[in-house]
Amino acid sequence: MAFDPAVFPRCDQTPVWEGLARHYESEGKDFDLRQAFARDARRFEDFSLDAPHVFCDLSKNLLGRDTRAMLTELAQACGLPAQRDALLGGETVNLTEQRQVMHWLLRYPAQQAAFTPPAFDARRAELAEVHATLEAMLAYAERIRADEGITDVVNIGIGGSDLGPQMAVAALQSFADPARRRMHFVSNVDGHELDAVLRGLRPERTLFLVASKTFTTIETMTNARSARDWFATQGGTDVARHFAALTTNIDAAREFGIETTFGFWDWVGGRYSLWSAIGLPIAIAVGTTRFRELLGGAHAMDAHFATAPLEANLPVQLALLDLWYRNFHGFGSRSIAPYHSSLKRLPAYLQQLEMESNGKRVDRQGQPVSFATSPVLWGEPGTNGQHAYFQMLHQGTDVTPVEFIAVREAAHRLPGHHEQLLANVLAQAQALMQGREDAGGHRHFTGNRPSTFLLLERLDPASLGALIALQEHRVFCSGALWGINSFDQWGVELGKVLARDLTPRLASGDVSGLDGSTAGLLKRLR
Ligand SMILES: O=P(O)(O)OC[C@H]1O[C@](O)(CO)[C@@H](O)[C@@H]1O
Repeated sequence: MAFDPAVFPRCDQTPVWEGLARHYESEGKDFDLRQAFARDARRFEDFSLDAPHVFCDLSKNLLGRDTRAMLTELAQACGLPAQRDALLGGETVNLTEQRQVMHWLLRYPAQQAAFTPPAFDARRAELAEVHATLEAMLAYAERIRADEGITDVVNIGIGGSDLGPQMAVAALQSFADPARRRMHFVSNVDGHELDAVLRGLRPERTLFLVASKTFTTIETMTNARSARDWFATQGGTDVARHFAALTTNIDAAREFGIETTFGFWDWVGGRYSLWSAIGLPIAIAVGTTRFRELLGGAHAMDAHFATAPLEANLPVQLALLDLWYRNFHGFGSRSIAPYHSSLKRLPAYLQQLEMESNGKRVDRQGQPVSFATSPVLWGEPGTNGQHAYFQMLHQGTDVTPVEFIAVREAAHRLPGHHEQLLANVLAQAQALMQGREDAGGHRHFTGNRPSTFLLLERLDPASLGALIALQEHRVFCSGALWGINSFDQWGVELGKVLARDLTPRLASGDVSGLDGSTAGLLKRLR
């Protein structure tokens, strides 16, 4: 169905936007967290939200009741509920590529769904295909899991065909059996990465998964060709058993010589694809039941997003807060601090999710926007980050909102560790807010530095699925408020074109027509 962006005012075209600007000048910019807690004994309760598998404490943010109400009004004024319904109704919301955006359908169960999206009868055929592909992929994952001859699985893919599965496999490592099977991820065209992995492998014990939505991405095709050559020169036989492709371009995979293929659809964006065949490494690592739990957790969050009122809708409220910080406070980045070492790849995953989705300077009609869009996302697991860059978070000149992610129950039994970890995450959020007076200067902490606290009961497939779906919907909401297309990525194209031109020049030395710097560097690099 046609999606008409002109129906939805951009945030800056609504009267609420002006009101928010005035409100920021009169109160917002001087908001003091310490005073807010002193004034309001119920602040924690009133600024916390419970969503499926995720509890969120928003109370340590620079946000009062008035601000929250005005922001929620902004969401209404931008038609956010109708934009969400367009997404879930299968409208062509990705206008520049003329595509629907339906990653949420990949986790929609065959039975007992928690919500019914708009115009859902039109989705039945696609849903049947989703489930047929899922069944085939999970059956294959179980065959690999049962095959004692396969000890190493190498996923070759980049961007969304790498970051999602890599992040999830690491996050769910306590549900996998590393003694039985090692999972490797090769993404970079830098041969050092593939070479280091290949050195530890034997062809007859290895399964290569070539993961690429388009099956044209230069890095992935270069790595896949090198892996295939290595397999042959090491005496590997039976490519059919040792290579599989995860792609929407089945013909290209066959032409490459891969018979075992698992498909998906153009309505799945790369950075939203871990729920599709791109999730095969996750299914191999943790098995069918766990993979279905991952989908189930995401579906529960989809239902929350689709049905919760705006004030209680966690993705919506996070996106509104993000907008408040980015467009009014002018904060340029958000630091992601997962206090769980298994979430070590989460910051990298979220970087692609948010920055590739919302790092845009024009709106859906191609008009430049006059406000800031995606913040920079960055981070490392706690407590490691505390001994690296938290100094800047506490005492630097920039204010950076921090998103803490903590997990109540540990998956190990080592005494004392988890209490220390939890004490540290609490202490960091507390220190950022409270600060400390010191006349001498060096030991002075200004405090009043905002943070959000996301809490999972335990890190399991369902909670991971919910956490990721939460972030996906939050990114969609920010994009919808800003009036941008969160689902294309034209910004990655120019570099690809230029690299194609420069590759043969590195061999030939031809620098004609190049700028002085590129020509000079190319000569030195030869
Ligand atoms: O899965 P593919 O088609 O190889 O693409 C990989 C990645 O490349 C991009 O197109 C751009 O870098 C990402 O959006 C995508 O996730």
